[in-house]
Amino acid sequence: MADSAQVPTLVYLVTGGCGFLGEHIVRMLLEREPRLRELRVFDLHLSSWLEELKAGPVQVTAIQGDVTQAHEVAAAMSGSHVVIHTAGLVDVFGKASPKTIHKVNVQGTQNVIDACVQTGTQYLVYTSSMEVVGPNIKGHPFYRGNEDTPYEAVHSHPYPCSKALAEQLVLEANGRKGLRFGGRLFRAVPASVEHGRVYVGNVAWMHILVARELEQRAALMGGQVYFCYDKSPYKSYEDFNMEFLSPCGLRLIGAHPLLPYWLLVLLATLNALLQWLLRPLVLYTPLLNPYTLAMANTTFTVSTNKAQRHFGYKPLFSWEESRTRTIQWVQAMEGSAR
Ligand SMILES: NC(=O)C1=CN([C@@H]2O[C@H](COP(=O)(O)OP(=O)(O)OC[C@H]3O[C@@H](n4cnc5c(N)ncnc54)[C@H](O)[C@@H]3O)[C@@H](O)[C@H]2O)C=CC1
Ligand SMILES: CC(C)CCC[C@@H](C)[C@H]1CC[C@H]2[C@@H]3[C@H](O)CC4=CC(=O)CC[C@]4(C)[C@H]3CC[C@]12C
Repeated sequence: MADSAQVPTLVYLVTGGCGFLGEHIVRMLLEREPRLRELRVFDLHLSSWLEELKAGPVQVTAIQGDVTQAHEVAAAMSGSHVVIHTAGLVDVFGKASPKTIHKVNVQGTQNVIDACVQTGTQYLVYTSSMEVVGPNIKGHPFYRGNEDTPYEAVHSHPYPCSKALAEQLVLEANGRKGLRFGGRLFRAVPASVEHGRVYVGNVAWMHILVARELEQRAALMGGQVYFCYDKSPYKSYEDFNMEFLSPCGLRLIGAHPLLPYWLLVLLATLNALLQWLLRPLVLYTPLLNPYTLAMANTTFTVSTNKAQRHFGYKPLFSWEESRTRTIQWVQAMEGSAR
């Protein structure tokens, strides 16, 4: 059995993947990264040689897109583990305006960073340039220097200025999390307790399909019960929540519940008693009560295709899309709560 380092599980995104450097990175990833499951090649101009790469064992996904368009970057990023950002305008000849160079190299990089934060992509590799350092406008030589060699980096040309700004954005984003929760949650439910969850967009889609098909298929569908389902993973209530909270900086502490179940029952019962006692004065509605505790601690998951068989339902949103959208929703909630 291959160890985890060899199991193809990772999704890489390479922006500018059809460029001079990008193509080399793409081909080398396919040759030398055994953990690669999917390789997404994002570029303004897709090359024909990409087609030949699709015959291999790794899924190669060509995505025509523009890094200056934040939504295109986020859509391409959704579900990826690593992004290598090479897309850029390499122009020291005045072909493009300073504004365009800035838009692609700086705003494009900001869009990549924002997409990482939104989608929970934790690893960003950015292709900067020696020109971020120099030669400076004073013509100072940099002789066999290293990353720590002092040098006065002073630029006026649009290209080095854009690369310096973009590099700074990337460095400042290091360690940034979607939400500044930075908090810890303590596990209360065993990880072995499976709890069924479905993305709200797929639940909505199933409703629309039922309403649309009911008239035509009344004999089959009338009076029927349909479970909502999609490709959301089977996990405990808390582990499933962490799919969206981890990218936002929260951590779930403990592989096992930190409090014994009897103590949780006691606390839940006390909460129910408190709610009853306080009701004449104030509405006390704690998360933990006998009902919520029982729900969270009882395995309840479905596996069915009745909706597909009866009215052709298929989830509208993949798990990756559902996860990305939910992370964005959590972040928007956090933003509005500030
Ligand atoms: N070629 C060189 O000597 C050096 C290049 N670099 C950096 O390496 C990176 C890649 O450079 P090269 O491969 O040489 O350039 P390249 O021009 O061959 O490749 C850049 C790729 O980015 C794509 N691209 C341009 N604008 C885009 C946009 N708005 N949205 C999506 N894709 C877009 C282009 O279509 C192209 O495929 C750049 O960030 C550059 O600043 C850094 C140091 C030296
Ligand atoms: C031990 C902790 C305090 C655990 C708290 C988790 C609870 C708040 C949630 C655990 C199970 C949830 C319910 C479950 O997902 C089924 C539901 C179906 C619905 O139709 C409405 C929501 C809910 C009741 C859901 C509510 C939160 C939980 C009880």
